[in-house]
Amino acid sequence: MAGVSAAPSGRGLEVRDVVVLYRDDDGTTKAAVDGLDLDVAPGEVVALLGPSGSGKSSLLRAVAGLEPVARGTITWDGGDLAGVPVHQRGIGLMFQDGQLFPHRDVAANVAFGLQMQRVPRAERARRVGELLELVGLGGFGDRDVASLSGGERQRVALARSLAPRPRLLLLDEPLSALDRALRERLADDVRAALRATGTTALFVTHDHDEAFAVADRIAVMDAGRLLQVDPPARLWHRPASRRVAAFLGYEAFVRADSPAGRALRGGSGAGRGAGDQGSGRDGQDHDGHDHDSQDHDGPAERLLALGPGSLVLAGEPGGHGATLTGTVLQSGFRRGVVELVVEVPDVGQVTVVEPSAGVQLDAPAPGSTVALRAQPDAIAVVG
Ligand SMILES: Nc1ncnc2c1ncn2[C@@H]1O[C@H](COP(=O)(O)OP(=O)(O)OP(=O)(O)O)[C@@H](O)[C@H]1O
Repeated sequence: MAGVSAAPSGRGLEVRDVVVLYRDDDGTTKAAVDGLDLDVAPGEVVALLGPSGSGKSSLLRAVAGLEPVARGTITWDGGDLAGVPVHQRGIGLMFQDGQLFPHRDVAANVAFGLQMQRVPRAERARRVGELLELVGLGGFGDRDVASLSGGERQRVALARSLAPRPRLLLLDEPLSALDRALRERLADDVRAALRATGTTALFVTHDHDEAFAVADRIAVMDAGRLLQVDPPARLWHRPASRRVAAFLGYEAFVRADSPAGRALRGGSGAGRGAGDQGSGRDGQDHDGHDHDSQDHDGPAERLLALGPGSLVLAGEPGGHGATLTGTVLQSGFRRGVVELVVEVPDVGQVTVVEPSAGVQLDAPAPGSTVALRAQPDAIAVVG
């Protein structure tokens, strides 16, 4: 979009060995961020994904200058940010609750940063108009912010944080106050807006779907450290450790060289490079750390990870294409699909997702035996 985009250049954000400490009530210190390295290239969107309490917000606040760094360095284009005050870092912030100015209309909210930068009125008005179009709120300029829905407020907050062309935008759970359907839609729109403006961004979320929808690369964080940093497809198909795979929602783990593992691989390609697609930007797909995976000699000694979609129903037990059988433990119906929790011997419990076959056909009942076929592309190789 002409006029909105800032051409990315330089080295971007470099976080090196950063530690953020908090002092507990009893006087002991605790590392919320524990020696963490992370790069965000100019124009790149990185999602920081991790469970509650893993240190995501603490890292974001340290980058913003809102939290002291006990050790390590944070640089932008090679320049150390230590000692640079928050408002001089050229960093934009967007939070869960938008924090709009209640007494200003939509346009005045979006214009705020531009006013601070003393951008002339006509140019300000033009940029506000462009940004409102960009976030899907063309014509909303005169609206009172109190009259907006939650999703609209977050769109305004996004436009406001993009307006001054921050060299880095930090988003802390910007969609988590919204309901799921809205969140999914807005995640796509946030990505489109960041792309269109060439904005470099670090996006904190605990929601996998959001991270996968928004990011060029996902940094998986746990207990103050990064477990893996990779583009979405690579992370999904090649989680670096069982811990990462379990966090992503994989349910069962099988050694690739076990009989069940061989049945799952079945000459189909799983365990032999599945997920090698999408290895991402030059030299940037392996800068994460992994604390609980081991070096493996080859794919055969690796673990296969199965989750919803890894196995599908295969007609009759022993029938054509069936590789495994299992016992149905639970059967449910969600959003047009049948979800079965199936106990598969030597594999474990796996969720089998099937499109509903129609009103007259019942899903397999708990207790029944089902034949299953592996979907190699939906089986991850760990490590
Ligand atoms: N001001 C503080 N004082 C003491 N401890 C804190 C403070 N802020 C955060 N912590 C602790 O540091 C750890 C990391 O917190 P942080 O908010 O960074 O995690 P998070 O991954 O962003 O979690 P959430 O998704 O719940 O926001 C947690 O154990 C938290 O209790």
